[in-house]
Amino acid sequence: MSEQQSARNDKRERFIYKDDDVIEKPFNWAQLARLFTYMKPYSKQMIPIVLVMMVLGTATRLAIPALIILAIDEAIAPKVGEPSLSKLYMYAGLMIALYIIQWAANTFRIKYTNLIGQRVIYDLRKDLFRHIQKLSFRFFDKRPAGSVLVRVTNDVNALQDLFTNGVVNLLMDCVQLVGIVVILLLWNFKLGLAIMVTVPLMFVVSTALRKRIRFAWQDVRMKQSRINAHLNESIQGMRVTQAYTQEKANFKFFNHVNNINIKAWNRASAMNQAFGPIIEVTSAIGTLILFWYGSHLIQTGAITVGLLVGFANYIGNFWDPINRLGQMYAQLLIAMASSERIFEFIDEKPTVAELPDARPLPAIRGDVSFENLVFEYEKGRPALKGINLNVKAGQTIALVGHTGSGKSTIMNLLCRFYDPVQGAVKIDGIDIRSVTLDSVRSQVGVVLQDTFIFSGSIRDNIRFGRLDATDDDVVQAAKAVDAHDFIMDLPDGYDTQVQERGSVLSMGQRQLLSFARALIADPRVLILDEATASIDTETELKIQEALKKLLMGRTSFIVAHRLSTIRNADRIVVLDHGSIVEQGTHDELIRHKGTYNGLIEAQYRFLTA
Ligand SMILES: Nc1ncnc2c1ncn2[C@@H]1O[C@H](COP(=O)(O)OP(=O)(O)OP(=O)(O)O)[C@@H](O)[C@H]1O
Repeated sequence: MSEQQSARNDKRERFIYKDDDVIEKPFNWAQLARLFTYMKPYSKQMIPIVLVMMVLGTATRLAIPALIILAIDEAIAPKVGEPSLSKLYMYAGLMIALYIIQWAANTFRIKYTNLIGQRVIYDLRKDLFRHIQKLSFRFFDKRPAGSVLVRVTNDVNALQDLFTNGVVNLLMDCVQLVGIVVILLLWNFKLGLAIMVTVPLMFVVSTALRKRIRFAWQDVRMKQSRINAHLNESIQGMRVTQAYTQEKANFKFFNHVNNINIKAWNRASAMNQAFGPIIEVTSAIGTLILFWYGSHLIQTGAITVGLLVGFANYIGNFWDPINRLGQMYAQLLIAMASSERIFEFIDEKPTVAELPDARPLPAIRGDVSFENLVFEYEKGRPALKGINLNVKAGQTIALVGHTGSGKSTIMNLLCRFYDPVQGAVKIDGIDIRSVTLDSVRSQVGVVLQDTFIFSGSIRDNIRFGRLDATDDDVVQAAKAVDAHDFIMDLPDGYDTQVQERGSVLSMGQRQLLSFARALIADPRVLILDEATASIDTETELKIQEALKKLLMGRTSFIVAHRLSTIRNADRIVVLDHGSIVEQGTHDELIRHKGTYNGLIEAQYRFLTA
């Protein structure tokens, strides 16, 4: 590859997830209100405490400069009479008391806001996860796992700051600002007004800045989302990356996404920082006006020295919250972008939904019929074009056909992972759309080609088929599919911990485990997507034997790849481009010399080549 080409490839935009793009919208108040409904459960117990602490903290902060004014004007330099040490001690004592109250109020407030914040985040994450589990396959078809992950982790975390301290700080800052304005204007209207003349100017400048800051932070979130998606995909595909020695290329791409992210972050953060100098300049102008106009007012006797010092104190407390509000605005924007993405998921309706009057499917015999079944994943591209098939309870059906012919799609519809566009799937004559999802799926077992092993013990992985199965049931199921021996050879037997996706187990072992899992669930109807990977003859024989036991007495549909499985089936159904083109036994179909014969000949040629 030329260097130019390689550089182009590094910069190529991968992981562009449309649904993750933050939609540019003005500040969404309704959404903020919805977010706050998560605080409702705590409104009775904790929020009143926080509010009281907040009022105490702000009130004491506002009272301290007033005491300074009084201390100077009445104790240190009174207009009439002598300075009074006892009065000074009294004001100093009062100030110390106020500082102690302020410290206690803040400590309690922080403690309770943290508690509320953590619980809100916990509830939100719980809701989100519960909802994601309900969503249909169509939802996951459209989204890479990484982008779903980001919403449950990063986006929820982004709200953490807002709920722990953000909201309360925001409220306190607002109350403090209003309090100071009122105090200044009431105490000396003219001087108060003069100091605040710079405020409108600051608002004009900062409003212009705010819009740019909003875009900048949204950009940061998009870039972060891309890093996460890439990371997730890279880790999942690590074996392929290493096998093709693509680590360098992959790293270059990661670095590229990482760089873009840090640049976006720097840009947003620099804009955020721009608030600081604006505030400082305005604050300096305000102080200048205070001392210039204030000393003029002292000379004319309109105000006292104490008032000037007190005002200077208030002014110090005035710009701090404004500065924080600027920072807070950015935080609020991040939180809004995140909550938008979270609610987008929470509002997503499962495409496969239960009817309001859905009842549980009674215990089934296992007759299955597909009636004129039409289905498409994407509009205008039919994956099934009118499937008609009647299967009696206990029969084994092998589904064969070229890749993409629709075998897995039929199985997806039988599990009701999708609903058909036309026609119906019936079990014991009952349309599966009219009954509850759980009652269908608990009676229809699935063994997928890519056997998913969860992190946990071998025992837990088998028990996944039926959570109330006893340890003895687990061992019996493992023995029945001939998995017991290899499990006992593992370091801790049934308690051996396997990692996510079962990387310590071989392909054959994973298949046997998945058979045991299906056996323990004991479904009347079983769907099996036979693994294509070739395994050694001994394991192959074990799997064949295990399969026989697994299929015994159940209605079974096997997306079959092994000739031995196909031969043992009661009926072979041949699919082509979403239609059934042939069906019958192996011998009948071979005699017919149609698609099936072609498939078998091709397989035979491949094996003997
Ligand atoms: N999630 C999906 N989204 C969009 N199209 C899909 C999806 N899954 C399958 N298809 C399309 O539907 C058609 C049927 O696919 P299906 O997976 O049922 O084939 P198959 O016979 O099981 O293939 P294979 O033997 O390779 O597993 C194919 O054209 C495929 O591209």
